[in-house]
Amino acid sequence: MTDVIDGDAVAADVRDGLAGAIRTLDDAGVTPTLATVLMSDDPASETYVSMKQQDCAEVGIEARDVELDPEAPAEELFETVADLNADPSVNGILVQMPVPDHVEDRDVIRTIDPAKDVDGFHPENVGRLVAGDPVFKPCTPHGVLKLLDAAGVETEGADVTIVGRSNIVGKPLANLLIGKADDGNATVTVCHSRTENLPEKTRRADVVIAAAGVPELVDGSMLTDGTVVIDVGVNRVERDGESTLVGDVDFESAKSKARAITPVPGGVGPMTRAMLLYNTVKATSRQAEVPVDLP
Ligand SMILES: Nc1nc(=O)c2c([nH]1)NC[C@@H]1CN(c3ccc(C(=O)N[C@@H](CCC(=O)O)C(=O)O)cc3)C=[N+]21
Repeated sequence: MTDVIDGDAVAADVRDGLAGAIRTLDDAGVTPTLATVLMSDDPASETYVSMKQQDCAEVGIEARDVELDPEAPAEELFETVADLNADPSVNGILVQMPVPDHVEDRDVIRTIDPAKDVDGFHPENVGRLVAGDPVFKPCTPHGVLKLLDAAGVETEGADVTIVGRSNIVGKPLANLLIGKADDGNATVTVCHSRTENLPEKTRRADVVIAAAGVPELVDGSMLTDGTVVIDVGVNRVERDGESTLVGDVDFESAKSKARAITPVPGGVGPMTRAMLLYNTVKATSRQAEVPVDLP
């Protein structure tokens, strides 16, 4: 029987596991505070930001919601971030991506204080991750590692094929998986749009992680029996005149081969949000110099 990994349940466990740390901070007079910055009219971005705020409320993290006109000059966003950097009551800053075309992603990311960079996107945090000494593991890769652990998948010695080389998923995940920590020690193959003979790379893997942003790119014909499949994709597509969410994996055909598989929705997505709460609590603990136990 194929195990369908329940991301909502594992995310709930992470949130429960954060309760003790949040209580410890509370006892020290500190309320973890996350500022979300939204510079977009895109309904999906608005939905994600409001889900993050709900998650915060649920665990006792204060959410500060900043919204900017998508037409505003880039400087307005940089000044907003600078104000949040300087505000000692703000522990974490998340600028919802994508930002408008007239603002460079990399310029925004560099503006965020690395100590408050709960996405883990700042070059200082990227560098620390690559060097094997991460402070903030990026939320989606971290969530994937937690899901593998929850599914009882041992990464040490495993052949992992990652499909996708983005800065937010593929690259950091590859670095974490080849690291020497308990959730690493894997042998990693990173594939992308120019990879030749992709099915050969996915078929030889013990674990396939699909993070290419291509709907249903990975199907059962590309998998060997017993593979663990993690689907990072969140693609909104039109099906039969209706908008639905599909992953980068063709779920039904992949499930017929997989030992364990994550669904979309209800797989990696909720974990991304849970690990954002985790990083916010970690940032708060470091800034307040109040040690906490993290799950
Ligand atoms: N600075 C920044 N940090 C991010 O982490 C970030 C971002 N920008 N921009 C957009 C992407 C996307 N992302 C998701 C998070 C949760 C779900 C999620 O919870 N999805 C639900 C379903 C949600 C639905 O129904 O639409 C699920 O998969 O079960 C999806 C996508 C975070 N991102």
